[in-house]
Amino acid sequence: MTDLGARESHTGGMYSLAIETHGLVKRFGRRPAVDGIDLAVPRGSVFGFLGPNGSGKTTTIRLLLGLATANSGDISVLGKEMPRSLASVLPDVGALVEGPGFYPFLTGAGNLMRLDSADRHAPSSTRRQRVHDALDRVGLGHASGKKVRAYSLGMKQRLGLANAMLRPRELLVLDEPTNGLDPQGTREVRALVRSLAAGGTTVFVSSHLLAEVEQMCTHAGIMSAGRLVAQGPLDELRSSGESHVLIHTPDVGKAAGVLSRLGLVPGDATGTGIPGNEASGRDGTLTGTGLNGMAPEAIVAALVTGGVRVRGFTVENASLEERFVSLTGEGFDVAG
Ligand SMILES: Nc1ncnc2c1ncn2[C@@H]1O[C@H](COP(=O)(O)OP(=O)(O)OP(=O)(O)O)[C@@H](O)[C@H]1O
Repeated sequence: MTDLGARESHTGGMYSLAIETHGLVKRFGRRPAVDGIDLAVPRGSVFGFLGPNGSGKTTTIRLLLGLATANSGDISVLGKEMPRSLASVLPDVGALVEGPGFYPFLTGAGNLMRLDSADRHAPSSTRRQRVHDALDRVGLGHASGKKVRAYSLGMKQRLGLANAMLRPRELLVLDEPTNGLDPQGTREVRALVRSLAAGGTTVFVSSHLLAEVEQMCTHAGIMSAGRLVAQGPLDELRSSGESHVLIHTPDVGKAAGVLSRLGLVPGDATGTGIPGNEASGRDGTLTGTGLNGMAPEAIVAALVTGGVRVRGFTVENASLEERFVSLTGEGFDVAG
């Protein structure tokens, strides 16, 4: 886990993790929706909380924000114990959870003015300007005077984001912020998240979309059936997956034999250089898995010594998708 450095929080005290949990459990009836998770979200990261539907993401977020009570475990947000320090921590946390309730008969700006005035930490003198700026940042400037009942789902989602950003925050917690947005809106929200992070805000964002997490996030945590099955910087998560080699050669049959002798597992050959047809001289492609730390140059040397005409050789790390599927046992929706 990358330590992005401790610093003094607005609320006092030093911390390097914006969110930390130990053994967090939430049960509904007998069934645990969150089953003993140890989250570590570095300050300054964009942390993608990734998992299939029903894996416990929303429940965890509700626990972090004090919207639900844990059966057991500890939570610390911005260096302070939760929910004991809720009142002092929440002013530094912007949240978008399950679409906030807006008054349909008020305008977008009217709703935000109202929500801001209910926040006793928000200065009233700058309210109008802050509302205006937040609406602009989420691309709703043109619709600020429209009644919310005329807003599309995507516009309501953006209004929820604008609400979370009415004041500078140390931490933003966003539950599926691109839900209901069209492709353009989705791109804008992703860019917005990145720009917030560039300004120093830690962003904890849930998603069931792998591609989204890959585009937006520096770190990820992977949920599966209430458990956090992996977490860390994206690069580390990728590199902990299994690598494989790709060999381009007209001698795929010979190459498969060499890989087997080295203890690798040859995959299916593709292309025209299939075994038995090697006289064609045309390239085929062969994959090999089960490297077990073997150096690529040792594999190339063995291939050449074994008489294989190596015309191309690549080591490929497992994609995040392969890694996540192997951890969760489920296919991921990689669209988006
Ligand atoms: N209030 C509740 N009462 C009973 N069961 C619940 C409640 N809230 C959530 N659950 C159950 O807990 C499990 C985790 O749900 P949760 O909403 O946290 O998952 P999720 O990963 O956020 O999925 P989604 O993206 O579909 O919201 C699910 O099986 C869900 O049915």
